[in-house]
Amino acid sequence: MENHRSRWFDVQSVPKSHIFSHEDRPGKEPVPVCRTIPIVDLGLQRLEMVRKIIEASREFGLFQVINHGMEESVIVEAIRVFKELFSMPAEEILKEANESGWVYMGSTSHGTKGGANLWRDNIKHPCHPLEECMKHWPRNPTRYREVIERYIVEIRRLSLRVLELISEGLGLEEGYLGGISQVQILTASNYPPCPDPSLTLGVLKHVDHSLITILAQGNARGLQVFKDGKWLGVEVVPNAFVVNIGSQLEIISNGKLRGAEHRVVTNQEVARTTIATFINPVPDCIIQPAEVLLTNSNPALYPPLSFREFVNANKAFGPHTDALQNGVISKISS
Ligand SMILES: O=C(O)CCC(=O)C(=O)O
Ligand SMILES: [Fe+2]
Repeated sequence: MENHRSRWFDVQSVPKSHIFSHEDRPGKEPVPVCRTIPIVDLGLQRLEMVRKIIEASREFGLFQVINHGMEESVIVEAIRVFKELFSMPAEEILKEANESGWVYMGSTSHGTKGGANLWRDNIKHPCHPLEECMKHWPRNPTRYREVIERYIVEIRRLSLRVLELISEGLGLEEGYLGGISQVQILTASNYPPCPDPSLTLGVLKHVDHSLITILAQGNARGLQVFKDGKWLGVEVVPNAFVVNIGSQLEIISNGKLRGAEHRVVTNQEVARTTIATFINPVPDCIIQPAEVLLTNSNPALYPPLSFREFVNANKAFGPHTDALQNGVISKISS
């Protein structure tokens, strides 16, 4: 039987709880789509790819990859499964989440800076090592584990490949970045249509606390990156992945690469469903500028800090930081 119960986003106007302050909200000024954010063809010659990736990571902290070898159906199916999951009644998702140790952040459950709630539903769970993590994944929709396993295996492969190209471009030894990317956290979001996108946000301005993040942004716009004091819209490229440089890679590169400051805005027309995978170090890993990059004239700009300390200091996952960092993740990765 179809579920006709109304949802938090079935409203004619934006409730007060979801209205951001003037300084955070997008407002009515249109943000143009930026056509110069590089789109890197992973079929190019290696040196050419490395050059493009490093350039993009310095300039925008973000680029897109195409011709990455992942079949379109794997991405489409994964997004479809999340659309199904988010259409389940919130209490049902929450009950499963509580029982299995992953995190569900419904739109009303994540108080954020400024007190307003984000215009999204979101779930997060770890994915690596896969066998161990899968036992804690959602059991509904029933094909969730099968579909997301296929997706995440490919994402791991892709992320190692991108990290290898970045290692090479920075002049780090082979495997340097791949070796510390032991944790994968999947975070999927559903941003429903919103009656007034000028007042709301899908995600506030932030830098991911990852090495890199690999994002499938579906087929709707919403992601924006902050550069030189301005917001730029990230184009939707069919079948592409957006790669964000996270704060941990900014530190390792001693600031040569920049963590992308980004946010998500909403739209009036369509629900936008995305899957971001954070590629992270294990909690005890000490993150610091790579020694080979340091010289007398280029001293370390960041102090060494374990990933755990960094995340805790920044409350990276809001009220769920401890659960994600010290509960599920450390149990699985130890
Ligand atoms: O959904 C998106 O487009 C991006 C989400 C994001 O930035 C995040 O979850 O950190
Ligand atoms: Fe992000």
